[in-house]
Amino acid sequence: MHHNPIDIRNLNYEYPDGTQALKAINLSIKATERVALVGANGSGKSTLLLHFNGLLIPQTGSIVVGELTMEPQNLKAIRNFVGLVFQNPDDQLFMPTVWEDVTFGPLNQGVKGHELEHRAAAAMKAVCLDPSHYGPRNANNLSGGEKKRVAIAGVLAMQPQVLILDEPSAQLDPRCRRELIHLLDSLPLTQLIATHDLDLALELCDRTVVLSEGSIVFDGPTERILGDSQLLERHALELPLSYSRPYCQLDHAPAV
Ligand SMILES: Nc1ncnc2c1ncn2[C@@H]1O[C@H](COP(=O)(O)OP(=O)(O)OP(=O)(O)O)[C@@H](O)[C@H]1O
Repeated sequence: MHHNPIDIRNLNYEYPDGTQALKAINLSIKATERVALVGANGSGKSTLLLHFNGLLIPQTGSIVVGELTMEPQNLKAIRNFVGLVFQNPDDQLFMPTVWEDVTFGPLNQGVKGHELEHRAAAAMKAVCLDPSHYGPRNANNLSGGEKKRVAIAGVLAMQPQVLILDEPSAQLDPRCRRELIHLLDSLPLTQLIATHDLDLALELCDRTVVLSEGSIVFDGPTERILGDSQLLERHALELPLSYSRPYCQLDHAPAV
């Protein structure tokens, strides 16, 4: 039987203080599809993504990844299948050196020796970090963007089939951001990317899902969202610069 890499059915999540952060979420993502997840601050993006490595467990409804239902006994297998890059790299980096951070995941998977070295070095190079320069350093002493790239390398080194990224381009300078877009574009993986960067969504994802107050309010072609100014306005989204409107449509266009 064929399974989508990600199948979410009627997922609800309520925090202990009563905040209803996810409401009846239904989302299926096909193999190698890249989907952008957008929405205002507090709309539920991180809450949804934290379900993918078992940090949050579905309270009602279900998440199936590959053939595995998100349940405590499947977590180890699910973590081999799905790589999650957190919004804040400090939540992900905790070893004395960058090299140990990047090898941590594959070591846990039982990868050793040359294969381990090869995977970690390749993952670091993929995010433009020279392993011999950055490997011995302590992640605490790196810049925000460097930390983010180490966190991404650690996940890539586990060779997941599904990649889930929370705000991957936040904190990156324009060149690193562009390199990240190339990298994500080159990976033949299923990807779910939470972002405020609509330009990145447009470049990488044919499909975008908009969350608002815990509900999916739009699920369709990224191009269509960018053409719907009311939808954008309602959900605190802004058009990428490459999409700016012609001068003459401004309300107060100066006379020429
Ligand atoms: N630990 C928590 N306890 C209670 N409420 C929480 C907790 N974490 C998040 N929330 C609330 O749940 C809702 C969804 O938050 P979430 O962090 O998922 O939003 P987000 O879309 O990722 O926002 P951002 O764009 O700011 O990252 C918000 O109303 C938030 O205040």
